[in-house]
Amino acid sequence: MLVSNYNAPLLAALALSFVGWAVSFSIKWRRHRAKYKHLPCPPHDFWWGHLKIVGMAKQEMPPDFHYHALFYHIGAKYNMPPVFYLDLWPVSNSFMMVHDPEVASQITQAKSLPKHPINEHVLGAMTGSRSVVTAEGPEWKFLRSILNPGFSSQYLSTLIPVLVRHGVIFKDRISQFASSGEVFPVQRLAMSLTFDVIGEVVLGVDLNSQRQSNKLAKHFAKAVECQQDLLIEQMIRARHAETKSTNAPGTKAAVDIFLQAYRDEKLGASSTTKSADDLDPEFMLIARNNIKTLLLGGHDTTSSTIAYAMALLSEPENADSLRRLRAEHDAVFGPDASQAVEALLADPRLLNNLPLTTAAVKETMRLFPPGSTTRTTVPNHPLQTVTLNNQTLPLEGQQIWISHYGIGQRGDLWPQPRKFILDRFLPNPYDAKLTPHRDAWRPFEKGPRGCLGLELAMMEVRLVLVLLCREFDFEIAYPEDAPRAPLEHGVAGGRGYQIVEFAAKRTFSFEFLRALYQFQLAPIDEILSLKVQR
Ligand code: HEM
Repeated sequence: MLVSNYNAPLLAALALSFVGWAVSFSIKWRRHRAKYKHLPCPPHDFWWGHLKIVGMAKQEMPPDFHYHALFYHIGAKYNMPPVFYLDLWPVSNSFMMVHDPEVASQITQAKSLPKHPINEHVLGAMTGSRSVVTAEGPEWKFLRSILNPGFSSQYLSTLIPVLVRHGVIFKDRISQFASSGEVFPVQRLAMSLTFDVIGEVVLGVDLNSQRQSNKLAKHFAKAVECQQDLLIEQMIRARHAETKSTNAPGTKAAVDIFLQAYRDEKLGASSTTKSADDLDPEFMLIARNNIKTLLLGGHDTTSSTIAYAMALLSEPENADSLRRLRAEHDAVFGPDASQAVEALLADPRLLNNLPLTTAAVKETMRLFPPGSTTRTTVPNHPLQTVTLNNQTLPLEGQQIWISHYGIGQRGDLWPQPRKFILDRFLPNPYDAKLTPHRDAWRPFEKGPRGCLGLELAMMEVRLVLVLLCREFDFEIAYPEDAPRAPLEHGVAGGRGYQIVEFAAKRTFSFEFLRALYQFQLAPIDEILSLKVQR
């Protein structure tokens, strides 16, 4: 085809800019790949970076295997130090994998780096962008400070009767399975429990999703984001209408905390709109985003922990741990298991006086942590490098992934790392080496951005164990041909392994990025069921 005189300069300009782009991209490519010459990382390829290595490792695992376990597996396979780099650019980010408590503490405790933008992309897309979990700087400080009182140990201990009420419903549901001999999906049941608890803590109402279908719970499970927003807004408005005449909601349910901040003009409203029936849009956005964050963060993670705790305590090799837990419950609540609820209601502090049960929850989360954190450094931030055994490691340009899973697997930090050993978390264990490094147990992360719901989650899982351990024997009921991860990564001979999943909307379908949800629901796979005997 002939090119007209008119088009020739345009085409020349296009060709020139393409050449310019190609040259600058190839320089960027070279520079990027060259950085890895001096960094601890698996064998690195100029063209592929580490993409091929990740691809090969994926082939060795079930397709839904969680990336935090996959990347730990890669580190072990290539004999990596506890901090190493993975170059997945340009398909994904450049990762700095942190499997070391001292380096982790430099990043989140000593200096607390900001969250990596992937948080905003993935979590923010689910919760909305004005959430305590994604916010930075003064906005985060403000949100965290108004929410803290609603999650303090002192306040939460007043909620123990509420927790017990929901816990008893959970136990009754399991009793029905015990009677019928039916196999049931523990994660799903536990999720309704934790949703009702967090619903009551956050919205101050009983959602009752364990007993009957609840719209909000359904939408969270089905991930219909806009519907959640609508329902949450309706609930905030209803609460406002209910409490505005007294101008003092009187509870520390997050919804009331937000309404109080609104009335006190700390949030959203100006004095002209304060007394109006309608809540201003800025306030509504912040309240809704954060209530959604709390509902989301407060049930997935906890229900996953409940499921894993039950599964681990059902493994024959952990029978002695179960026996010790039962003995603790006998000693604290009396030998008649059916009296535990009364004893707890009479003295809720008993729930905080269970060292072995607490150890079982901690050991469960060491082996199967539901979350992690990813951070980044920014220009001018005082933290641009970290130190590991006198080696200085750069942070710039990395998605820094503090993998709680990876830290929990290390044999030098946790002797016999695959064994479920309660004594690791007891004072004066039989072997002093069992006492963990002070920063090694960090499933709730540490430092100022540590989990807001730590106390609530610990109380909830402890309560479930108190209610169930003495009343039931469980049996893991996977089908024999269920997919298996390598033994060291799962329960039930590798059949219960952590997967990438999230109860709420999946905003990304891109494999590499999907792995980085902060509150990965890491349940025992849907097909894990526990058969109950009494
Ligand atoms: C077993 C249960 C739980 C685990 C393992 C867990 C884990 C975590 C982790 C690792 C973080 C840090 C995330 C990051 O740095 O990106 C975090 C933050 C957070 N968690 Fe949890 N969580 C649990 C339960 C809860 C519950 C019950 C709530 C309910 C309120 C909650 C609310 C939050 C919030 C609001 C943050 C953000 C805190 C901030 O940035 O200031 N979590 N959680």
